[in-house]
Amino acid sequence: MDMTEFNERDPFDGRDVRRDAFVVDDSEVDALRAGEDARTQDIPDRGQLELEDRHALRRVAGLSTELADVTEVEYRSLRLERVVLIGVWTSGTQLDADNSLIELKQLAETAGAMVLEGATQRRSKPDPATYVGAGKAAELREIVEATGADTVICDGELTPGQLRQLEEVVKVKVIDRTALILDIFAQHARSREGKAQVELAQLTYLLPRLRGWGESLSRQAGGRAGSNGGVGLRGPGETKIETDRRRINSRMAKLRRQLAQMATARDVMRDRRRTRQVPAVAIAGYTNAGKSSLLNRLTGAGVLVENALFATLDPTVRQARTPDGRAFTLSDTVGFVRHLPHQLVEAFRSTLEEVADSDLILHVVDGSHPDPEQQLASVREVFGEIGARDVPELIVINKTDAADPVLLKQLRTKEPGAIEVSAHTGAGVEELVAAIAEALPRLDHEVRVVVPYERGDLVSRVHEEGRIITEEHTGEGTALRAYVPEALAGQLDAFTVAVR
Ligand SMILES: Nc1nc2c(ncn2[C@@H]2O[C@H](COP(=O)(O)OP(=O)(O)OP(=O)(O)O)[C@@H](O)[C@H]2O)c(=O)[nH]1
Ligand SMILES: [Mg+2]
Repeated sequence: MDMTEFNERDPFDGRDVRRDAFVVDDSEVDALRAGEDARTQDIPDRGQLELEDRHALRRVAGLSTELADVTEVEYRSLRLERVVLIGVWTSGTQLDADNSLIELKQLAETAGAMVLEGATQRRSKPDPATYVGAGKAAELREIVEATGADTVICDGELTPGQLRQLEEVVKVKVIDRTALILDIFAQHARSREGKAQVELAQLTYLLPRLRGWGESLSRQAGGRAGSNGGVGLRGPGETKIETDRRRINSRMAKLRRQLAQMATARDVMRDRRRTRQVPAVAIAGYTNAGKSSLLNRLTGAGVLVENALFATLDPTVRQARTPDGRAFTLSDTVGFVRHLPHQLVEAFRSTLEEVADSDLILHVVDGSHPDPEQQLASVREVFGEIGARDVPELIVINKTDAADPVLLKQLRTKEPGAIEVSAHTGAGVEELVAAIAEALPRLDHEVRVVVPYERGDLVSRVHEEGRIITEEHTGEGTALRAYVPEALAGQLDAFTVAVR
């Protein structure tokens, strides 16, 4: 089908929710209503804006835009409304299975869906044909009918065949956890690079599924608009699939080229930071662990912060200082999730490599979560995939204000080096700052030098990386007494003056 069919629907139908490229955030909507450009309004703090964005993204009803390119395919297939969740529980305890489905519910809600019902089935492995067993699939059909759901979300990654066959039984759209996560990322991507990365991941996921979706859906819905449940169920015809596939392939090639260019720019930036030798600290961890809250808490902590943004870097990289004045960068990163779709890990590789490239990882974990150990393990698995396993890791147990003391104690035993904080109350933040300072390169070299004026670069580096005790401008150059890291001390060696 093409988009003209799509647009036959009343674009202001309240149930019509469009996302990502088509989503207009609240401030823009207001501005449009007021007939003015949002950019001319007072722009609040960037973090605040993004937060508002995120809330605004939950559901934006009644906004519809002409679709321009191939991404229409997966947006159409992922427009979730009323969903039923289904999980196959192969190992672990009932509690693990429940936690997993609770997480799936949170993911679905983040994507903007309303969760009507959830069920798990205990099996040694997912059914190769329909994911859940045949009997359960029929039961699922009944649940779908009883609740009036329009989508089933499976807690795993399904093969194209499983998706198709389960769809045939339940008679509504079936998507898997991977597609759901991709959808959330698509909603949240803000930067040009982020958007390109997500789109590439979505297309990678979509390509092998294109045929399956098309066949099953066009058979079900007769390829006709309006029949059997509307938008999500109208599949492209065979010829359209061929065209789509070609367009998707060329779109992917283009995205890869663009991303490669952006990665080069990023490398240059990173090199610049490297040569300045400002250590980089990356805040990483499971999604919703409180990474951004912690960044705000840390960079709002007076002495630690020089609330300066690197305008040319990713906006979430901030410059900070330890209590004894050493500069470092602190960056917020994309959250991880259990079984992070490998398409996303691939697409976000260059972003994730920032983590691998850092001097220290603050691995934030939600201490109030029922199973923080599982989250730690999932995140470490991704660290392994992106080559970040050798970076020193400081475990930060967050949300101690809301945590169960018994679980907390258990976690403490498993992670004896961990620092416990609450980004909300500020408890433990001082200890965390001290631990960061401890882990960063030390200023244990005292130098007394006179640096000739033509070596202003060295003086700048002492300012940047060291702690200055005295500075005087003399006839021969800048006389400095300072504490600096070892590498810089080596370079200053030639300018050492005798202490009188
Ligand atoms: N009780 C409590 N809640 C917290 C604390 N820190 C963060 N939160 C809450 O946890 C939720 C997630 O916080 P974020 O800072 O957005 O978490 P994040 O790790 O950046 O999440 P993503 O960017 O989505 O991966 C928010 O609702 C916060 O208000 C804390 O110390 N205590
Ligand atoms: Mg965050």
